[in-house]
Order: sequence, then structure tokens, then C-alpha cells
Amino acid sequence: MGVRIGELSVSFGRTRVLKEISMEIGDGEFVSLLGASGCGKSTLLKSIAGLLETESGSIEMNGKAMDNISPEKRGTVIVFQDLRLFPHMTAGKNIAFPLSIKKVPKERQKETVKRLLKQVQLSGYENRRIREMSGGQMQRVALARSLAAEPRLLLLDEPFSGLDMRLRMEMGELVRKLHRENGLTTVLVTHDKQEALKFSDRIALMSKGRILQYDTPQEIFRHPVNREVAEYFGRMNYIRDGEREIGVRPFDIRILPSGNDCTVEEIVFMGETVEIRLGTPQGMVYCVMMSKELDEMGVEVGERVGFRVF
Ligand SMILES: Nc1ncnc2c1ncn2[C@@H]1O[C@H](COP(=O)(O)OP(=O)(O)OP(=O)(O)O)[C@@H](O)[C@H]1O
Repeated sequence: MGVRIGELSVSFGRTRVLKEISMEIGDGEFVSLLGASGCGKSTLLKSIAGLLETESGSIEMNGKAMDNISPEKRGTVIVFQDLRLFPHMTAGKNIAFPLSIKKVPKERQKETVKRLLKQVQLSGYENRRIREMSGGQMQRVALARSLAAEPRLLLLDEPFSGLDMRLRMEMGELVRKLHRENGLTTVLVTHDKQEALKFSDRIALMSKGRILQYDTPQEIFRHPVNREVAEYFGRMNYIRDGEREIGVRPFDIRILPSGNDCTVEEIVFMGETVEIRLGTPQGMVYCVMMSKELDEMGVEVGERVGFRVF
């Protein structure tokens, strides 16, 4: 399902939380809404789901205006961080819930539950109660339940933010896999840039109720429209190049051991990579490189070096 949002504004009381947002989400696309806490990501997601009253602007799905269409009739399903599962019921019953509301015959419910449990890698967990499951397993059940409703648009409101990093990545990969297998248009709210870069076809970076840039991960990372976007994705160096100032990411700075117009002021070990602070005639410049590369180079704090932009 394709979604088109036109100049959408939403206010809570006197505070305008979304300010004339326009964006299109293609059929089958995976889009992330990224941005700092309070920038309006969840508000935008809930507006798409039809859970909030909008002030002005339009939302269309497959070319149809959603103005007076109730959430149940939009073909969307939203997964929240708190999951909203029924803790006393089994995984199977939770997943079958949307089907039982639709009065799908019991046998077909069973088959669907089995298929979905397999898809979320929980085969055999039909009869396990939710309160006896781990956080990651509950997330999977919530995902399976949302798919049981056969949505045309899957909306995910930071469903993995309570999980540890490894599980979070696993869940992200699972969502991406489900997206590929089912061709389902998916919108993920996140404040994790790595997650957004890794999983999205396009990222909408938001700030204070507006979209700063809406682009593919490569474009938004390599060709940010302004400093705010550039700096959201990590530290930037601003280096004079004749008349202009160019923004360069630390990973695009190379140290030249043969040079001598800069000083290595600090080396911070970060595991696979190291961050090196250089004192240069232009001021401070940060460089990030592989730790092993630095070991081979044998450069240490206090040494004189040069640098170039890669
Ligand atoms: N029901 C509400 N009533 C009043 N203000 C609200 C309501 N919901 C959200 N807000 C405010 O609207 C702004 C945007 O909230 P929203 O939840 O959309 O942000 P977010 O980007 O999703 O943030 P987070 O990453 O913290 O979830 C915030 O300032 C929030 O306090």
C-alpha cells in the first residue's frame, strides 16, 4: 500500500507537534522515521494509523483520502513498545486474536498461528503463556499477531527499544526479513541511526515537527542537506578548501605519517576502530580508522603527522 501525506499538521492544545509534513511512502517500501526524542515521530505514525485527530493536511492510502476512515478500516496495524499482549493468554491465543474477531474458522486460525510462529522463529510455542516468555520472544509474538491481521501497512513504534543491543539487531533483521517475504509496506519509528541506516529503503530525519531530509540511507549519509542532518549521523570536521568550507566525516580523513604540520593530540580506542584528535593549522580535526591500521602505522600521541581528505 502506498501512502501520501500532504502538509499534515497536528497540535496538542496550543503546541504544534507536526508542522506541514509532506511525504510519500511507496508500495512495499521500508521507511524509518528517525529523530531525537519529542520531534514528532510517534505522532506522525499514530496519525497515519488514524489514532489522532489531525489539524490540517491530508493522508491518502492507495490514492484514497483517509479523512473519515476509522483505524480498523485503514488496513494498518501498529506495534507499540509496550506490545499490549494479553499476559495470561498463550502465544497462540494472542496471535489468533485478530482472527477470532474476524470469526475466521478455528482450523484456519490454527494453521495461520503455526505459519506465523514459524515466520518469527517460535515454532512450537503455541501453548506458552506470554508471562512465561522472554522480552525478545514477546516481541516476536507481537509481530506475529500484527501480521495475523493481514495488514497492508505495518507501523512499528520503537518496538525493540527495551531490548539489549544484540537482540535488538536480531529483531531488526527479522522485521527486514518479514518485510522482504511479505512485501509489506513498513514504517519504523526509531531514534537509532544505525538501525535506520541498516534496514530502511528511505529515512525521514525529523526535527521539531518537520522533516529535515527524506532520502535513501546512502544519500542522507553522504549528501546531507545541511549541518544538522550531517551531524545527526555522527561527528563532522569542517575544513577550509580555498574559498569554501567542506564537511568531512572522520572516517574520510587519512593520516600521513610522513607529514609534519599536525600533532596527534589524543587517541581513543573504541574496539575495532580508534578516534584520533589532530591539532592542525586549521584547528581540531578528528580521524577515525581501524585500530589495526593504526597499530601498523605505529603513530603515537605527541607525534607530528599530516593528513589528507580521502
Ligand atoms: N497526547 C499528547 N498530549 C500532549 N502532548 C503530546 C501528546 N503526545 C505527544 N505529545 C508531545 O508531542 C511531542 C512529540 O511527541 P512524539 O511522541 O511524537 O515524539 P517522538 O519523536 O516519538 O519522541 P520519542 O522518541 O521520545 O517517542 C512531544 O513534545 C510530546 O511531549
